[in-house]
Amino acid sequence: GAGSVANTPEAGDVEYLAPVTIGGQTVNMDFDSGSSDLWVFNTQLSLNTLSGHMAYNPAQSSTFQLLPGSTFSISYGDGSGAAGNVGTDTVNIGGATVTGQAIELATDVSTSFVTDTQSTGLIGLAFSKLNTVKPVQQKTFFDNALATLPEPVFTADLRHNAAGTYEFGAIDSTKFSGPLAWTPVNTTSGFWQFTSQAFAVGGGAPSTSVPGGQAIADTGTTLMLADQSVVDGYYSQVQGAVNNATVGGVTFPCSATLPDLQIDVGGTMATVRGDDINFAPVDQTGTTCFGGLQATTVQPQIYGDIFFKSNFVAFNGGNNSLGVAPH
Ligand SMILES: N[C@H]1[C@H](O)[C@@H](Sc2ccccc2)[C@@H]2OC[C@H]1O2
Repeated sequence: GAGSVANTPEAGDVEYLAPVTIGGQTVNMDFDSGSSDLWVFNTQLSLNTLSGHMAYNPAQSSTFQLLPGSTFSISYGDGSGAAGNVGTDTVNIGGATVTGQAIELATDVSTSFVTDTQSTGLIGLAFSKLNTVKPVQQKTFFDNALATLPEPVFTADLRHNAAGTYEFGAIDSTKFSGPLAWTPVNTTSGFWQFTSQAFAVGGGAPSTSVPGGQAIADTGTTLMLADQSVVDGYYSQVQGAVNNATVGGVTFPCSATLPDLQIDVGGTMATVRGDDINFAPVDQTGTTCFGGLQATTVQPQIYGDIFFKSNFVAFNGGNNSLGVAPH
């Protein structure tokens, strides 16, 4: 059946967590459409590492089974990572249930995960070809659920500083306005990748030559990382915007009025609200603010939570497509 859970932004919309029940134990996890491993903080970790975290205890689950000899090791785009061993258990997300889901039990996690005490781990929702379990690669929750979901979809409804929804198996049309614009996904990279080769600022004339012209939809990335041409084009319209090497990206006066960004998603222009591009102050006085739109020199571009806060996104695993509409 279908499943729906509320998601909650951590402070500053840095990441979005939602409850996942594993072997009867409910923990909050970071839903990540940019990776394909489901791994958890668990009772194998040291008490220091576990301090402040919820943890999954396989010994307390009557349905847990170890996968002898299986291991995982994952490194993320931001340099963080986790590694450990693997078992299976029943996973229930708001009613959508998978038995025999690979549960990756971290025995080693990087610092940024240890300090992020609200998160018990990640649930990867990209394509299973990116899963890191060896010797036998495992499937994502969504892949395992596909056959039993009423519709082969999951949706992301992420909000600024407010509860949103992750839903499996149904598209709730009360969550967005207008029709969903569908675009084919190129699954070769293992990401939810689509063509994005044009942008416009504040309703101005579109520029249609973004180098590479590809992007991925990544709920696990906080910001929106676009080609330099998009970033330069956008911030050229923001008074006082500077590239602030000390801070590590573009900043502008917090008092600036930010224009909306129109960005191509498979041939349809989606809007990212200017308000959502004002990400956070970098100083105590709230004078200088950090942009939610920043440059990436690698491809594809990465449309993270800044994009999702303005756009409801449906991920269709039946025909490998993305549906986007304003919300
Ligand atoms: N898909 C993303 C992933 O979810 C995060 S992993 C992560 C790290 C620390 C804190 C929370 C999450 C990392 O940043 C971008 C890319 O890799």
